[in-house]
Amino acid sequence: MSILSTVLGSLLSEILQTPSTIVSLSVFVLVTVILWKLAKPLVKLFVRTKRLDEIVGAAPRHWFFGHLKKYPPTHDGILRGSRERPASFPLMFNFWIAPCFSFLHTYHPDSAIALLSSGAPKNNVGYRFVRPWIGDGLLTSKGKKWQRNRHLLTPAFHFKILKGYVEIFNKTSKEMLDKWENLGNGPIEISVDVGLMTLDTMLQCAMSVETNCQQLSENHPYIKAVEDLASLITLRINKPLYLIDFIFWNSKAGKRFKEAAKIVHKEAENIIRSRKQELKQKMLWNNRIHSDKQTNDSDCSSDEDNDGTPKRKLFDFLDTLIHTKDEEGNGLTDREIRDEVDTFLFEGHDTTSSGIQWTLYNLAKYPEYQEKCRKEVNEVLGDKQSVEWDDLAKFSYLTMFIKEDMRLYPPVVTVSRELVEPLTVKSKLALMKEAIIPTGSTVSLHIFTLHRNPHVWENPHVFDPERFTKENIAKRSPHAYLPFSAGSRNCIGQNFAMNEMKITIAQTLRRFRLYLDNDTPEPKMAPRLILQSKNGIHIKFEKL
Ligand code: HEM
Repeated sequence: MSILSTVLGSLLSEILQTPSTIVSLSVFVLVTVILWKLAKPLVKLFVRTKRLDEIVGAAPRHWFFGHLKKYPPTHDGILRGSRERPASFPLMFNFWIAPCFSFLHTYHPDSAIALLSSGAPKNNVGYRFVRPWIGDGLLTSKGKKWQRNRHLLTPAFHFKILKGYVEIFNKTSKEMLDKWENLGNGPIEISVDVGLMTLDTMLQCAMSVETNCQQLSENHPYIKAVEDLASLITLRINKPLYLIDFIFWNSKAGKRFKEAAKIVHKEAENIIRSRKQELKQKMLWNNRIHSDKQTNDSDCSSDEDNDGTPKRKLFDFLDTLIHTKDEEGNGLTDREIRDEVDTFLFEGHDTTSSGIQWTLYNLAKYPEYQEKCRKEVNEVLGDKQSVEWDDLAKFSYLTMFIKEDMRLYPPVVTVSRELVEPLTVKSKLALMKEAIIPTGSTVSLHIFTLHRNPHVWENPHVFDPERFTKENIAKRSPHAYLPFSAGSRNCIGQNFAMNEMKITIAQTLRRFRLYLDNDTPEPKMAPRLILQSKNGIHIKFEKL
């Protein structure tokens, strides 16, 4: 640095006609200040990262690539991590990403309670990529805005509303199964079809939009755009250069993302506008009917609206979003409604699809449990073709099976928070009684590792639905099993998702025996934002 200052100093002294020592000294001070300004945040990060090491007990580091080299986001990496990390560090592990940066991964009920009840805001790393699509909806918003909107959206998930969706779940799953019935005896790669089915379901439940997307996905611009957005987010997460905004937005993929987001936003805006129009007309019409004493009853029970369109029987998410009002009588703006609809589409379709895919795979893998589930489904449904609302609570073994599936294959692998104040974690474990995590740390709840932590689960890698009998649940901490997270920011759509999963699985078990053989490759987990399979999920179906 002193050589640089001397060279720059003598050059400047020539130009400024000032003694070179004074100029060199000034340049030296200036360069030092600039370098310190640049280095200070890195030094601060480094010190905090080292501090976290001390808190959890030093972990073996791999300097240049951090722990990513040892525990990459792949099938083998995530399995190795879930076995090795809790073995040495039962509560949490300081996961070095680079020399100056780490995530604190927690995976024990004691640290989960502390983190999820702390009120720490979400960290931006993962959701940064979905924000240009879903905006500032419930999943990504913070503070007062989130609080108000969570309160406004809760009625959309009331059981009276969810009841109305049972018919849709039956219909969309039957459509998928009809498709499979026509595919013959070979193994079927199910991930695309299940993804289209859950998207079809979400579109109908969120906005009563019927796209026929399970048959015609490639030809439908809106469906194509939603699929593009989901796959481009995955691409972005997997390509380190695309993590840099400037590079991504100027790449072909970034331009495709912008294009797809434009289509999706425009379509949602059109639907919201016409729904508001429809509701306004309906109000005018109703007012006219009430004020007109001569109107007879048959006018009101017509199967068509006053504009000639068929009456919608379903009160969908969009209706709730449009009608909801806070204490001051203020509702959501059009932009807020659009963000929430997009949030439901994003958060509600890939997650449920992942849950259904891995459940079907595990049914095929464990024929004895499959038979037990089928027996129960047949007993509950008898001769009925469709599952009804009251049947859902009677599927007790099937529910245990789905829960065990989401223990070993949680659709959302991890959730993370940014500490705005120190976090105290207290534990009964001998190895770590208390830890105080400093402000500014990024702390994640690694759901995948929590669900396989040997300090919490006996034989954690063994698939066993009996873990979810009432007696066995009572023996564990309520924070041992968190596929839908917990606390105030838990999943608002968990009952919706469980209902859809139960109905799809019950319908499948009624029609097919599922099995694996030498032609069905073992799926390789790909832990991205959502747990997927890198090579798809292949299952054989035998018609019953
Ligand atoms: C098996 C399916 C699902 C799983 C495993 C799942 C899991 C989760 C998890 C772990 C979170 C917490 C995220 C975080 O803290 O960053 C979450 C939040 C959320 N989920 Fe789900 N989800 C599922 C289905 C759904 C469905 C069907 C919907 C909507 C219809 C939905 C809507 C949401 C929303 C809006 C949030 C944000 C809630 C808030 O922050 O207030 N999810 N979900």
